[in-house]
Amino acid sequence: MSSDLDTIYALSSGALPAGVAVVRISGPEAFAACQAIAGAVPQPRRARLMRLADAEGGAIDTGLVLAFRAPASFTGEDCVEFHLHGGRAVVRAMLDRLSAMPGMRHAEAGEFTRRAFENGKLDLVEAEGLSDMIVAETEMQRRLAMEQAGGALSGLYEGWARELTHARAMIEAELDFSDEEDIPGSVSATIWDGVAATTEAIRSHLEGGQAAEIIRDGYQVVIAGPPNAGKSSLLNALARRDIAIVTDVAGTTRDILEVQLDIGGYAVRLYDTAGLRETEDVVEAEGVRRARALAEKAELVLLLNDLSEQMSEASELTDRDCLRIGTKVDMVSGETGGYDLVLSAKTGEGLDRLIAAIGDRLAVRLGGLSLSLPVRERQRGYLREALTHLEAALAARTLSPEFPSEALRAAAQSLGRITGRVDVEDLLDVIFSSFCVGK
Ligand SMILES: Nc1nc2c(ncn2[C@@H]2O[C@H](COP(=O)(O)OP(=O)(O)OP(=O)(O)O)[C@@H](O)[C@H]2O)c(=O)[nH]1
Ligand SMILES: [K+]
Ligand SMILES: [Mg+2]
Repeated sequence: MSSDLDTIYALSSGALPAGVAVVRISGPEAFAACQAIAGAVPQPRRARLMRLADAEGGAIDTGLVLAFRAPASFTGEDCVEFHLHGGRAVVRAMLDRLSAMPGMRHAEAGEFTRRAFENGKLDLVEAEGLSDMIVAETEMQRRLAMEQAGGALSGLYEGWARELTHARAMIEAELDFSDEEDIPGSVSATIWDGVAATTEAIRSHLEGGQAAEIIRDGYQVVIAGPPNAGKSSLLNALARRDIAIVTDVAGTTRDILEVQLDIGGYAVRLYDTAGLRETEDVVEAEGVRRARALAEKAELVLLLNDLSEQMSEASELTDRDCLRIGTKVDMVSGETGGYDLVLSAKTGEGLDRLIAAIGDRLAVRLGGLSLSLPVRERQRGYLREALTHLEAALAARTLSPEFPSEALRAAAQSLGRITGRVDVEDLLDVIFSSFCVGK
């Protein structure tokens, strides 16, 4: 990143053209830029309609201007927002105007949020939550992001870190006074019970990590089955779009195709795969290999079978959670036993039941969970590290008093790295570069 003394600007709102486009400016020159462009700086936190001029004094646009004086802004620096008409040429003219001003440059990805972090406006977990909030597409993704962005998760980590620091202080006090008769040994026992409880809490919190990942990245559902079972037709019907090629030729699909669905507020990634069969065709064989590999790591496999054909064996495919589905029910009359459900991609019969069945699986797997979950591998890595230190501390508690105290310090430090309270300078470039520009 370039110097923090630069004043940065960027289009902070979405794709153009749009009704309104917000250009945000942050840094020491923000108010000077506002003065030059709008002729004045409006009273902080009050929207004011102003004429926005180019370098020659001609009008770029007329728009709302908002000023925030440091430190009472998102970044903690002086900030200005121009709410422009969201045309490409309007925004281009404003960005050109800003780039020509001394001390101003375009913001890098995540740079506004990075400045907010560096100025103590939010911690790392909150910053990561903001980034997730921007890309959240389903209700559960939004709620999960909100737990992080709103500080609930940070509060948990800081609470644990505080408990460990307190425990360490008590243990060290006991070491210092261990010669004196009147310090009861039971103090230490109580402290260690507390440490054990915190250790357990961290362990069970970590176990929620997989659920967090499923909510954030999507619950993976793989459509599998023999050629011509109607897999691609089902994908298209559920997506309500003509995504996959459907023909009556067995072996039509080779590549894996993916669509995102929203089922009960959860993101579901649905995959169409090549029909499973032995084949001499090298391209199709590669498709079959990929289909099997994907089914092995799916949360749920939909094993499709044409109702007029013999049922294929699920156990040969995967040991994952599986729904057996009989297809093309519009073509058959009579016996449809042995399936979890039957449907027709052609008429739409049974599709609601399938969506409900997937929703039930999701509810069993993810329902009723607190959404204070460790969403990112970065967070889980430090939690595992803290756990390792705590287990070492608990194991050594009766052996040497100095070692456990040091291990507790290390555990609290690992927790501090999650929120960025403890130095994580080396990580910042990685974390913030994954943000979008303008955030
Ligand atoms: N009548 C009827 N025909 C269907 C239905 N679903 C699929 N078909 C037909 O079955 C044939 C195969 O459908 P696909 O969706 O391509 O089957 P697939 O399982 O993706 O086939 P591969 O990609 O080759 O493995 C096509 O001719 C479809 O029109 C259905 O519900 N009813
Ligand atoms: K086909
Ligand atoms: Mg297909």
